[in-house]
Amino acid sequence: MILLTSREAEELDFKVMNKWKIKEETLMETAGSKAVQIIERNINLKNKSAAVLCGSGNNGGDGYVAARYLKNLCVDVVILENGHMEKQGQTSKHYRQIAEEMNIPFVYINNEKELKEQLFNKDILIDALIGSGLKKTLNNEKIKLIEVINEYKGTVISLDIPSGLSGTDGQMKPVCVNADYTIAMGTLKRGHVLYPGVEYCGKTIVADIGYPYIETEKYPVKIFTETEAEKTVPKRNRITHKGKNGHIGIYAGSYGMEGASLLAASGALYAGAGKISLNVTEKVSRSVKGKIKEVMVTALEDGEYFTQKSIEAALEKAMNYKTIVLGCGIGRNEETQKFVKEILTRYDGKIIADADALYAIADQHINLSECKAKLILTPHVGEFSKLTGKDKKEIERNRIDEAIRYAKENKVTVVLKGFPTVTADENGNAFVNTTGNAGMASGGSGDVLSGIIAVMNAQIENTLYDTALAVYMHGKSGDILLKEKGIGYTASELAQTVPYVRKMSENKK
Ligand SMILES: NC(=O)C1=CN([C@@H]2O[C@H](COP(=O)(O)OP(=O)(O)OC[C@H]3O[C@@H](n4cnc5c(N)ncnc54)[C@H](O)[C@@H]3O)[C@@H](O)[C@H]2O)[C@@H](O)CC1
Ligand SMILES: [K+]
Repeated sequence: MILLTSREAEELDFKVMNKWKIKEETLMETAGSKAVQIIERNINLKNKSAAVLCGSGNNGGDGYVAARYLKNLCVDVVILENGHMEKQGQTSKHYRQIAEEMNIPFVYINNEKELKEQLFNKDILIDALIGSGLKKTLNNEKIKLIEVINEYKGTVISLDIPSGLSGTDGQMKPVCVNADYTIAMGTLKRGHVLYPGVEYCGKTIVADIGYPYIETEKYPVKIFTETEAEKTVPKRNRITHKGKNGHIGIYAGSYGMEGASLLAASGALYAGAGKISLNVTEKVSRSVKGKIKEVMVTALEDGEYFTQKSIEAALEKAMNYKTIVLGCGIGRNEETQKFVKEILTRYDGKIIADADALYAIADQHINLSECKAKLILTPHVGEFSKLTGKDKKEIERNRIDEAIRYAKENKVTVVLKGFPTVTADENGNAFVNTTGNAGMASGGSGDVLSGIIAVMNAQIENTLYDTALAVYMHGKSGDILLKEKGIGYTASELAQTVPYVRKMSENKK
């Protein structure tokens, strides 16, 4: 499902009206009527009273249409208006007139006190004040109205997007309606899924208003939905064998951080790897050997961490693997970083570079475009800041575009972890993930993800989809655990839950 900025949403409306000749009237009629269908499915409207707050833009136009359908359902409706109504477009005016002719009462709201009076005793407020046409920051009058809405105890349903919320960056300008439901018209906007916007939308439901699919699918940023997961999940046929399901090579762990290597291996194991080889140093191997029976452990060199001494052995072993995980818990010694550099520049398969490997890339100034390997980098915001030299806040403000920019510039796939995780590829396409929860912010969770990414990339053949699927599965495992156990579930449990998620997606195929 596509995810748009407000500007893209405006551009899409323009294309749909001018290229596809679907009239604005049709779009607005569909938007308002679909909104009421959705409301009816979610709320009992019997004997209810509702106020529809309309602004002067097309969001208000959707509101007039919704008011008509609510009235048809015998809801006691009043239309409240605020804004420069004289600037209203023809289509909104047209639907306003119909509502007037139906004898729906209209009240112009001059200030917050009047709004408060009108909302008293109303069960429902439909917020059609401002949609994706929000410009800059709200004026004082609108701020005060929104504050009244946020004190109101009834059910608030925002049309398209909560008024005051930016569809582009998910920021409040500087306040926004705190909705119980948001009915997104035609498509999701970034503001619906980015933080803090997502916290103000309540339950977000997309109303299909008839945008032609071939026009919408061209947009490069999408949400990785359950449907995508079902389509992407690798299907295994009966006559398969372990050699077909991907031999995963993991180069991870150092003395004191042995667990990271085991967690990456568990991620790969439970995601369904054919074979897993864990490459470590002698000292690490003593504590990891035998911990996971299915994993083959090799000590590449003596000592506590990787150095250039084992580079030839490491590269020789790498010839056997379908994908490689590099970096979890390997430490940041200069010699280890040189080991990472050699692998990245000489190996020509697919590498999932995580954690300390990302530090090596930054500290050793590794030029990614000179790497032979096809790279998937999995930074969290701190590691991404190290890679890009950008401030963490700046990255967070624009995590989707930052991930895309880096992926394109360096010709790599990036998984920018956090809320929400963004998987971007070198062609400028990206998937935003909406599974996962705060319980996953614990040590080892990233190591598990690296293992899952390695397996999906070994079993399917489209790096962006494979990687986004792995991110989806990892988050979904967390969601299952949050529901069943609550915060405090472990990274090992995250890995162990992956087969259930895989099964859920497979069964629906
Ligand atoms: N063809 C279309 O254009 C369609 C539009 N649709 C609806 O129309 C909306 C977009 O319509 P518009 O582009 O007319 O814009 P909006 O109606 O979202 O917003 C414009 C209104 O908000 C006011 N406003 C904007 N920023 C403000 C600020 N900082 N302080 C105070 N007032 C501010 C403007 O003065 C204007 O009255 C969508 O969100 C959706 O609900 C849907 O009906 C689908 C079709
Ligand atoms: K709105």
